[in-house]
Amino acid sequence: MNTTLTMAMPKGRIFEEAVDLLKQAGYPLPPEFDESRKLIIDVPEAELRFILAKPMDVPTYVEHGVADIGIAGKDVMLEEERDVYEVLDLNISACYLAVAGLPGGNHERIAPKIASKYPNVAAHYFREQGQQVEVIKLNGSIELAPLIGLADHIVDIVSTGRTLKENGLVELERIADITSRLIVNPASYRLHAVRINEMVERLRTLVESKGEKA
Ligand SMILES: Nc1ncnc2c1ncn2[C@@H]1O[C@H](COP(=O)(O)OP(=O)(O)OP(=O)(O)O)[C@@H](O)[C@H]1O
Ligand SMILES: O=P(O)(O)OC[C@H]1O[C@H](OP(=O)(O)OP(=O)(O)O)[C@H](O)[C@@H]1O
Repeated sequence: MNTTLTMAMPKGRIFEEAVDLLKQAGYPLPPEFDESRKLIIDVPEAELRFILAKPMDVPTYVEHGVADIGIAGKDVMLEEERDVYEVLDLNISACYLAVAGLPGGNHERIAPKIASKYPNVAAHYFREQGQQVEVIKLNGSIELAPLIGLADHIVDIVSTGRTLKENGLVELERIADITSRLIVNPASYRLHAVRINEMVERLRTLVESKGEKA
């Protein structure tokens, strides 16, 4: 049986930390990971194939089974609600999702406008609060929305808090802590249980040892 596992990796912010983690867990990732523009990288000596995807798309590849496993931010998992197993918190790329807005803006309408790259998370959060809202989906520069009157509030990622601060916005409510997760396609988990469990355990040991040192 072909035991090569396909792993969907998020390009961008998470990528470097995820590659470091895999290297530390003993996977021999070639220099291509540091410099190339290739979107498929085979590592035959580890029986692994990596596909490099947009972070928001990683659970889609895993749900459809074209990747057996993947790494995705919890923010993406909450937004996409894909049918995949979330098997390990890798504890990398930490940040959080928050509601933010201009300070002192309490002359609110019945259904305030909320701009976000995470429309499902935003809608779900306010529904739980019993608050009617109108969600406006944006793809970036979310902090712009309240500054130019497109929205009353935003739901966005906060890491250092610098973007909010430099744009004169304040955090209003914290929604969820975010780290990256190892995710698995359910059918692949049954088919490749031994290999996938071995990877999960290797990474779990590493993540726990890092946690103890911190
Ligand atoms: N400051 C941050 N801003 C956004 N995402 C962050 C931050 N810190 C960690 N993350 C994690 O990184 C992931 C996003 O990575 P990145 O910003 O590279 O992708 P992206 O949102 O697709 O970016 P872009 O649309 O700008 O290409 C998120 O899913 C989140 O889990
Ligand atoms: O708290 P901070 O450390 O400032 O980080 C948070 C900012 O980083 C992200 O934006 P990104 O840089 O991905 O740009 P974008 O506007 O294109 O999404 C996020 O959407 C916030 O705007």
